[in-house]
Parts: sequence; structure tokens; C-alpha cells
Amino acid sequence: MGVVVVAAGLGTRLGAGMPKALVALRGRTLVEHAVTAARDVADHLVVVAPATHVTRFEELLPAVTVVAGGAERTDSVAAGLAAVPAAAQVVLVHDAARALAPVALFRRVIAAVAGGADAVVPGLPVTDTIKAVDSDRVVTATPDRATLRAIQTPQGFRRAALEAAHSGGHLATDDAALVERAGGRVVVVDGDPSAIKITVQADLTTAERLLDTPQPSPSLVVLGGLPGSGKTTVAQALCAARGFAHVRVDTLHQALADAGTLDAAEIAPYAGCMAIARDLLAGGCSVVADSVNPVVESRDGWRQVATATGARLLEVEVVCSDRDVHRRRATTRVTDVPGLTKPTWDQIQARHYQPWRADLVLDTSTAEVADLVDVIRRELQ
Ligand SMILES: Nc1ccn([C@@H]2O[C@H](COP(=O)(O)OP(=O)(O)OP(=O)(O)O)[C@@H](O)[C@H]2O)c(=O)n1
Ligand SMILES: C[C@](O)(CO)[C@H](O)COP(=O)(O)O
Repeated sequence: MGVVVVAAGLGTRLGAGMPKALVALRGRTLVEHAVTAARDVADHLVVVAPATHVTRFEELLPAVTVVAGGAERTDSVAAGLAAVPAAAQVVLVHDAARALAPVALFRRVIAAVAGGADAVVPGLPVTDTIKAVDSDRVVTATPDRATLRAIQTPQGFRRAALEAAHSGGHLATDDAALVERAGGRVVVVDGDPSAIKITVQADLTTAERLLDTPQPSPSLVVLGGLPGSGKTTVAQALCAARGFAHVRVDTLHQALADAGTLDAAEIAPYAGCMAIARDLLAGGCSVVADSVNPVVESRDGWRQVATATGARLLEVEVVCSDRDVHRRRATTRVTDVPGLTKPTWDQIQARHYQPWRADLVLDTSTAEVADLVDVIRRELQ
């Protein structure tokens, strides 16, 4: 994963008498704030500095590649992109001016790029009515607000799509616009209110307030249900839409089996997943736990993970109430966990599964996955 943080702007509108990225916010420069989240996801991190301040940036950001930017933001992105090693096939572009964009937002964008889009941008619904005007200030259009989003960074790209878009020699206020122009598919994921662009003095005050506001605790969504009910499909959709980390018992089960260390009672995959989930939640990352979760003991185990980390817990039972659909899925599905043997329909029916009073019951045979993800999202709000 390559991340380019563009920080070569002059900050004219902020008027601080120095490049905006070097302005301090609660004792650290904006570029240091921006790089904190970027470091968490980057294998290759490139910061683009004003040509006059490259050495200052290198001093501030040890172990980061610093290159000189250009006259326009597009030029600076191109300079940063050229410094990302070819091995990075996915590249994020982030504004240092959006210094407080959280890691969860980076992860949300990355998950959506992995889902297959050429470009992914975070966006928030707009609350004002937006009008298009001509050079005489005459209104030419009032687009339907429901179709509009205010776009943020980090923006994520398949590297080939970003390079092709930049090769056209056009300028744009964001890189996704270049991909759109080149005919690429750009997808919007939920933005984050913390990712404001610090442009004028008042934004610095807002940013200070954001830093002083405790961040909401991460969420632990515990899915459970019989094999073939649709848990993994729901979990993957939640990860793509909301940047959750997917902790999946099937994956650890097979890894332990491959290593010859799977215990007969098959407790180790659950214990291992709970330990991993605990670490992720403690690091501020929301988790969707994907397992059959069949007994009181496993459900209690997940509750303890939430209690230990202060995570918001949501227990969700996934069912497939249409027996024919369930049987068809169980007999035709192909797993993406190499080597994993899926249970047969007879084994699924005979599976020990204690009744569970989960917070939500989602039926994958009567609703679209996107709608089910929306139900989870609303419940967490
Ligand atoms: N030639 C440029 C112009 C902008 N940027 C970066 O692009 C991001 C978004 O730009 P903006 O917030 O408009 O910053 P400035 O260009 O510095 O602001 P101003 O227009 O007020 O001078 C910022 O992180 C900025 O450093 C850049 O790297 N190179
Ligand atoms: C990339 C961006 O932050 C998305 O909102 C924005 O377009 C940058 O614009 P600017 O004119 O360089 O501030």
C-alpha cells in the first residue's frame, strides 16, 4: 500500500506566513498529524513538501520519503506518485490539510478499493442547498441535494487507474475527477466529520475542538448463525462500507488445521479470534466477528472482549429463513478460505446451536445485503 500525503500548498487562505502543513495544531504540525494515521496503513509513505522546505520536512518526518511538490495540487500528487515504489499496486492520496482524518477512514477506503473500484473517495452528505451559477452570478441549476456529497481525502486508487488519469496532463481539484474524466469507476464511501480541510483560521479552532473531543469507542459486531446463513457475505459488505476489520473463525480454523495444531474441541480458533479482536479494538479499530457462535460460552467470550476493550457491542444473529435457499447455498457455495471443507447440508441441520437472544436478527433470504448492512449501521449510530 502506497500513501502520498500532499503538503506542498502555500496556505494562502490560512495566511499563517508559512506553508500550511507546518502550522502547529496543539503542539504538532499539520503534516505530522496527517502522517500519524497514514503511517498505520502505509507500506510506502511519501510526503510532498514545498520545494523550499524539503529539508525541514525531512527533519520533522524521519524515515519518510519527502519529495518536492509543484505549482498545483495535481503536480504535487504526480511528484509523490512517481516516488511510490512500483510494488505498491494500490495508492492512497491524502491532503495534509485534512490532518485529523482517522485511521478508520483510511481503512474504509482501502477496503472499498479491494472491492474492485478504480477509485474510492470518502464523502459526506451536504446540508446546504447547492446552486450552479454562471459568470454573471445567474443560477443555472439547483442539483437535487440527495445526489450530492462533499468529498474528502484519503482517496484510494488502483495505481494503474491513477497513473493513467494523471498521464492525460489535465488539472483537477481532486484526483478522482481525473479518473472520472478518463472513464474510470469512482465509488463513494462514508466520509468522516473529523476529516475537515483546514483552509481558514476558523478551521484551526474547529480542529482544536475535535482534538479535545473524546473519540467514540470502536464497535464489535458479533455475527452468529448456522453455516450457509450468509454471515460472511454480511461481514464482507460491512467491512467494505464501514471499514470494520473482519475477524473470521473459519480462516483461523483452517490455518491451525494446516499447521497440525487444531484441537479436537475446536476451541482454539475461537480463543485466537477473540485475542486478535481484543488487540484490534484496543487499537481503535472496529471489528466484525464472523463465526457460528453456537453456544453460551462463545457468546460470553465475545461479550468479555467488548467489556475488556470498552467497545460498543452489537450481537447479530444471521438466519436464512427460506429452507430451500439455505440448502441451495449450503450445497453450492465455494469458500475463499483455501483448503477449508464446508459442512454438508445434513451436517448443518444436525449442528448443535443453542437459542440466542441477539440484539438483531437479520434474514438474508428476505433482504438485500446492502439493506442489512444499513440496519447494522443505524443500530450502531
Ligand atoms: N501546489 C500544491 C497545492 C496544494 N497542495 C496540497 O493539497 C492539499 C489541499 O490544498 P489546500 O487545502 O487548498 O492547501 P493550500 O493550497 O496550501 O491552500 P491555499 O489555496 O489557501 O493556498 C493541501 O494539503 C496542500 O498542501 C500541494 O501539495 N501542492
Ligand atoms: C482533494 C480535496 O480535499 C477534496 O475535497 C479538495 O478538492 C482539495 O481542494 P483544494 O482546492 O486543493 O483545497
